[in-house]
Order: sequence, then structure tokens, then C-alpha cells
Amino acid sequence: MAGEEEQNKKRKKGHAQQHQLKRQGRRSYKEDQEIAELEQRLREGAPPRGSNPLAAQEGAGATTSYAAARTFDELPLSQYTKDSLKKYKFVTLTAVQRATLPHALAGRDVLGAAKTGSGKTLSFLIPLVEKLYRAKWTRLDGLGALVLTPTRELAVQIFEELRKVGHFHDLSAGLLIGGKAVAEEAARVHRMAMLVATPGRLLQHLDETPGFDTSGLQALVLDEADRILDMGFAATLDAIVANLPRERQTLLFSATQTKSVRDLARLSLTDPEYLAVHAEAATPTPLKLQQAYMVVDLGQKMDVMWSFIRTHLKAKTIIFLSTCKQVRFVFEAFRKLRPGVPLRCLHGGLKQARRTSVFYEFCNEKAMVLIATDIAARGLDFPTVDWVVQADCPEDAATYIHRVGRTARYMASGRALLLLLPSERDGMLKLLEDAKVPLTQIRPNPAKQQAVTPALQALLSKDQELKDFAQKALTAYLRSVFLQPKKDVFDVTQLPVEDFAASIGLASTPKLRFLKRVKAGPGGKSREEVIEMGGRSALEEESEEEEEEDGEEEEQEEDAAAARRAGAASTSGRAGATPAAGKKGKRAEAAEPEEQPGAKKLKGQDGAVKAAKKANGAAAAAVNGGGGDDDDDDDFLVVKKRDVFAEPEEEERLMKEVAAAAAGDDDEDGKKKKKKKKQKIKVGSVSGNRRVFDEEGNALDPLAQLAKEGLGEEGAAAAAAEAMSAREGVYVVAARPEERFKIAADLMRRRDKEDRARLKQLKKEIKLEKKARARAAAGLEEQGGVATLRRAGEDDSDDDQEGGSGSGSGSEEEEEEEQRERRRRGGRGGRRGGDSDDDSEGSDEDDGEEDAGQRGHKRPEVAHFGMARKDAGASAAAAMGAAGAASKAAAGSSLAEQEAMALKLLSMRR
Ligand SMILES: Nc1ncnc2c1ncn2[C@@H]1O[C@H](COP(=O)(O)OP(=O)(O)OP(=O)(O)O)[C@@H](O)[C@H]1O
Repeated sequence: MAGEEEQNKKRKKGHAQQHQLKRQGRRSYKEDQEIAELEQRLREGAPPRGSNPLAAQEGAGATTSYAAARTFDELPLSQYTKDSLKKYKFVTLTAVQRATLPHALAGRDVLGAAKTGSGKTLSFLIPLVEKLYRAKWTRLDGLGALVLTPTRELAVQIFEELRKVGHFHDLSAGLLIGGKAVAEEAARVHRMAMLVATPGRLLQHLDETPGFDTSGLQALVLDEADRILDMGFAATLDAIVANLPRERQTLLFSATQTKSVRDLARLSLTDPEYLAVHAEAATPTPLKLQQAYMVVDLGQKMDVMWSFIRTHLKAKTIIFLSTCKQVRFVFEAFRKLRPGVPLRCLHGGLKQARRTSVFYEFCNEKAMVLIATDIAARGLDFPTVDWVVQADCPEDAATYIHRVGRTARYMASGRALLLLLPSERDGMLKLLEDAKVPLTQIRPNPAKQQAVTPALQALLSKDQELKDFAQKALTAYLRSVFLQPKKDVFDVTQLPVEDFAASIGLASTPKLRFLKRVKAGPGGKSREEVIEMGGRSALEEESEEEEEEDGEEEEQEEDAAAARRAGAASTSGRAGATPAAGKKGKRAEAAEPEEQPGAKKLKGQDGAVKAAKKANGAAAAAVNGGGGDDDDDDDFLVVKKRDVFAEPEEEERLMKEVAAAAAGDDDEDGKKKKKKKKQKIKVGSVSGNRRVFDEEGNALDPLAQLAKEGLGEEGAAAAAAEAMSAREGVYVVAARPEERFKIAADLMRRRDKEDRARLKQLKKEIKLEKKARARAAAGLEEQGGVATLRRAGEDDSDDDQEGGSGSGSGSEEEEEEEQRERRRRGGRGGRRGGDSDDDSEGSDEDDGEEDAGQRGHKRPEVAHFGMARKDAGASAAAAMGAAGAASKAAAGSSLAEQEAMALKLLSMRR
């Protein structure tokens, strides 16, 4: 025991010394020695190519090979990484980690496939951090490692995990995910050794940010590769990969392997190790996951969902729906009915800040219902989810597997329920059977079922906005079914639309032109026929009308929701009472009630509406189960028959190849929201060929578009105002295309000149810093020891840090306590190297960025692991600080001038 304490003390002292040295810009002899030893172990003990280390016998080749490692300690990892892993209680390797880490650490390309929740994230993060550590990477070396992932939430989560692995390291890392000012990111991106990014935003920086150099990249990770492709990022990915050096290590991970992933692997990996860890497993889903399905009519779905929530009040549940409009409606409606458990929603239409806060809220709650689109289906690691309910049928087996993978993660158990319509039953069960997903059929217990429809009808009859949401939800759902490529599962003509409309509280069914056309004619029209009909099909028209409205809607969504929450729900029945309601005229046109057979039946239900209205309180009580707040979930779900499809088959058949993208999911991550957006000119290009992007990372083609259309006065005014606030682009309007070209080109030329000046300044700064570092190192050697050195641009608050750490930073706890105290005080000086969990600003002291105290754990954007290097001489620092400030001031004023000038031009033109 005493020995262990002694060892701990020694290790901590060692860390403090290492950090001290790093602050002085040097690697210790011990570090150099460790790196040399690691290199040697990696060279001599790497598993044979083509082998699966999972099969390696424990003890075999124990002297050199680490292929049989079962714990992180047995792997050739730096002490920093080992200590970081220990700190976060990662001790034993999971199967995928045992299989992939030995190869990936040896520098090989890896294609890894393993079940959801099996620990793939550490399998790629550890090799990245280790690689840069062994390469003695510094922030002057540019971007060293890049992780690409499909969604922002996933990126945030990976970044959090990276902060853990890199806790004791001295590496800066950044998060590039859009939804934030590009300019703010651009100022820091060139200093990051590691980046976690979504593809659109990364490409934007590659194209637009001067000084962002990827030529030295050592390693690339494509996480959830099939999803990246499914989301339509294939071209973006190509463009990104084309910007990266060929000589690099590439790791590609996914829980499901599709043909598109294998194609991607062929193109981006070199001589890879294929490690499909659970390929031999009897089922592709976690073993501790209990899965069931229930056949329900479309008109019963709302009741089943509601009853489920009401009978699982103590559970943490995710309910998946197909589109964001459905999510919005169900969330708003159920929230108003107060089910007795907190509800949240997550979909691509929400602003990023809201998405992030929902993500964290759901992580932290024990009992909560998250209603979500497939944006939450992949990769997200919410702890302790009890139930995954797929209220809408997934598009394929892979999506099913990813959705259920949000529960039963790592060692935990979990339960999943799939609702199938009678028309979907056979087709979907066949797909799942082929994929070896074990399912049991269950049915709802009628005694426990609670009808929510009367309460919904009552709500909608007095809440115009909610009614509007309901109509849009219905349209969006039908459209999504229609657009599904698997016609043996999804057949929109089979759906009882009127029943569905009634069940969600609508007194009549919205008119749907595309549906009419599909149903028209012998046998109806195929999806392709409808889409191609006349170039602009009814489907597209409808979709455009909706999207046009939605652009406005999304901007208002948050405010409207806040207003609603504040009790300002006086919109009932008054078109135009809110900005959103102002669109009702158009909406009514698009989805005006149709007199059709079902209408009669619905009219008949008006009585029910009235009755429900009258008994609103009682209805609410009824839907609330009349005291049914029990948690007896199994009372509601009754096992009908066991039906386990668990015949082992070949690997190829295990993960059945699934169709790539289902066309037109307009609800994912806002990726199609660019339609009808005002066109934006980014000032900063020499010619019109350069790609520019909007905030979401959608590529725009400003000059060509502008030449064709122009913006119209109103659009331009709004756009100009937006541009002013974003400070990153200027909109131009002019009567004639050639004028518009000229104005845009002039502005772009000027901004580009400024870009070049900034780049030059940046290079100068780096050069100066290098020189200062060399001088400082020489000085140190002459003095033969310790000196307190400062880096350019560091603020005064670092002074006491230096003093403190220079004199007595022997104890890590002391440092952390000191750090916490500084955070409590909330000042910028509260930040220091990576011994803190909150070092999210890392090396950005001189950026004049947000307060570290305000950022904290919830908003990780940039992290700097380990101590910030303080490696420049004081005089050089002062000089460079002054130069930097001057150049920033110059840049700032010239940007402002340009924008002012552009706006002046605009108003002149108008
Ligand atoms: N060796 C380990 N020991 C303990 N916990 C671990 C280990 N490896 C991973 N975990 C934890 O297991 C959980 C799931 O890991 P991770 O998110 O990496 O899974 P995944 O395979 O990427 O899942 P998905 O396919 O859904 O993205 C995380 O909370 C992670 O911290």
C-alpha cells in the first residue's frame, strides 16, 4: 500500500516536471526515451498483417507482441495516455479495441466494424493521440489528425472523449461543426493539431480559411462512414480527401458495413486491415438488448405512443419518428398534455445551441423521453437509455440496428420496441430476419391503453399553431413514406390517411396533390414517374411550398416555443396572430381540407371533438391514465409469441447490404434547407469559381446564381442585415446581371487581398515565434536551467500561473484545485494547460475569445491538452503582441470598411 502511494507521488512529480519542461518548449529526456521505446515495441511486437488479434492467445509471444493485450496497460501507449485512461476508469479493452488497436497503433489503415456501443471511439482516438505524441507534434506543425463524422452531436461527443484520452497530453484540438460564425473558427483553426469536424464545415474552411494547412496530416478517421455517405456527403468527402496528403494513416469505422462503405474503403484506405469484430456473432445487435415489435394501425399509433410514455414514467426513452415535422408536432402536443415525465425533442430543424443543450439534458436525466428523428440514431452515446421505441418504421435494417444501439451500450442492458403498420409488417420482418435481428412479437394490453386522440382533437380545435404543425406532420410523414425506395415495405397507397389525420386530432384531411397523382390511374404512378412528371411534380411543388415556409419557421421556432412556454398561447384560431400564423393563407392553400369520403366520417367526429372539449379536463386526466403513473411497463406490453431469428449465417449475409440514401429526407441535419435560401456573395474570392458556403456549410455558387436571378430588394435588405450581423459576407443586388457580377467581383478581389495580407501576417508571426523559441532555448541552455518564459500574446493573468507552477506545481491536485478556483472566479486567467477539464480554449489566449468560465464543459469547441507552451522570450512576446494587435486592428477596420462600402453600394443601387 505504502509502495503504491510512493509510486503515485513519484508519477505526479514526474508529470509536473514534464509539464514544466513542456511549458518551456522542450521534451524531456525521459519523453524522448519513452518515444524511442514505444517505437521499438511497435516495430517488433506488431501483430502479423491480416491477423485478428482477438484470436491471439494470451501469453503467446508475450516478450514482444502486444497483440494479445487485454488491458490498456499492456499496450505500447505513452504514460500520458495510460494515466488519462486510468483517470477515466478505462482499464479493460472491449472486443473492437482488442482487435483494432494493435493494428492501428502500428500505423496501419483499418476498416473496423463492430456493434453499436462497443467502444469504437477509443479505438480510433487512442492511435491518433499516440501518433502525434510520438511525432512530437506541436501547434506549429499544422493539422496532424482529423476525425470526420456525419452529425454535429456525434462530433461533440467524440470531442468529449478526445478530451479524456488527451487529458495529460500537450495537444490542441478543435471542433468544427457549423452553426457558429466561420470567422471565429477561422481565427483558430490553423493552430489545431487535431480536429473533429462535420464534412461540410471542414470543406468550407479548406476552401476559405487562409493559413489552414493540411499538408502535414498524419491520420484521418472516417467515423460512421456509411452515414456520411448516406447523408449525401460523398462529393464533399471526395473534395476533402483530395486536399489531404496521400501519405497518411486512415481509419474507417462503422457499426454497419454497406456496399458504399466498402467502396469508400477501396478509395481511401491503403492495404487495410479488415476487422469485422462481431461478424461471427449470432446477432448484430447487443446481446443484452431485448427487442420486440408490435403491429399497430396507423390510426392507433398516437394512442400507443402516448400509452407507452404514460406507462414508463420512470424510464429514459428515445422515440424515433421519420421527419422533423412529426417530431415537432408530437413533442408540442404531448407536452401540452403533460404526460408526467419530462419530454425533449431533437431534430435537424433546431438551432445548434438548442440541439446541444437537449443532447446534454438527455444525457444527464434519469427519466426523460426524447422524441427524435434519425439525427439521434447513430453514434450518440446517451448513458443508461432504457427504451428505444421506433414509432415509425426504419428505412432499412441498418437504420434499425443503429437506432436500437442507443440502448444496451457497453455492458448495460436495454429494451427496444418497433411499431409496424400491417402493410410494413412482412417486408420489414423479412429484412430484419435476413439481418439476424432477434425479435419477439408483443401486443398492447387493452386494459392499459389510453386514448389520446380526443384530447388532441380538443387541443387542435383551439390552437391554430398546433393544428398547423399537425397538418405539416401528416404531409411530411406521407411524403417520407412515398420517397422510401423499399416499396415492399413502404406503400403510401396502403395507408389509411383519413384515420391517421383523425388520430392526430385533425378534423379533416389535408389535400395532398402528390398522393392524388400516385393514386390516380390504373395502379397509380410510381415514385419515379411522379418525380419526373413535368419536371416539377406535385410532390416537388408541395415540398417547395413547405420548405419556403420552413425557412421562416425554423428561425422563429425557438422564439415561438419560448413565447408559448411563457404562456403566450393566445394564437388559437387567429390566423396571423403570430409571425408563424402569418403564413396560414398559403398553408391553407397547400393543405386545405378536402371533401372526400373520409371527410364524412371526420365530420361525424366533430361530435367527438366537442365531447372531448367539454371533457377536456377529464380527457387530460383520462389520457393521463387516471392515476396510471405506475411503471408497470410489462402490463402495457404483452408477449404474444416468441420468434427468434437467430440462425447463424455467413458474414456477408450478417449485415445485409442496404440501399444507399433514401431520396429526399429533408429533415436530416438541415442538409436540404438551402432550397429557396437567399443567395449570398462571400467577399474574398478573386473569381466567381470559388465555392462559398452558407452557415450550415451548404455550397453556394454566388456569381452564377446572382447573374441568373438577383435577389430582389426585400431579400437583399434582409440578407444585408444578416451579413452585417454575421460579419462575414455581403449581399449584392443590382438591376442587371453584368453589374451584379462587377460589384461582386470587385468586392471579392478586395476581400481576397485582405486574406492574403492576413496570411502574410500569420506567416510572419509563426516565423517570429519560431525564432523566439530558438533564442529562448539557447538562452536556457546557457543558463543551464529553469527560466520563466512567455508565449506571444499571453495575457497578464498567466503571470501568476507561471509563478505558481514554476515554484511549486509538484502536486496535480493542487494544480487542479487552483484551476477550479480560477474557474470559480470566472476569469480568462482561469485557463491553463490541459490539467483542466475546462481548458476548452486551449491556446487561444490571444484571440480575445469568450470567457473560459462561460464555456465550461457544455460548449467544447477548442481544447488544449496539457500545459500551454510558454516558449517565447518576453521581449519577443511584447513585440509580437503589439504587432498582432495592430494587424488585428487593421484587419478589423478594413473589414468593417468593406462591409460599410458594400452596404452603401447596395443602398445606392436600390
Ligand atoms: N474499454 C472501455 N472500458 C469502459 N468503457 C468503455 C470502454 N470503451 C468504451 N467505453 C464506453 O462505452 C460506451 C460506448 O462506446 P462508443 O460510443 O465508443 O461506442 P461505439 O461503438 O462508437 O457506438 P456507436 O456505434 O453507437 O457509435 C461509451 O460510453 C464509452 O465511454
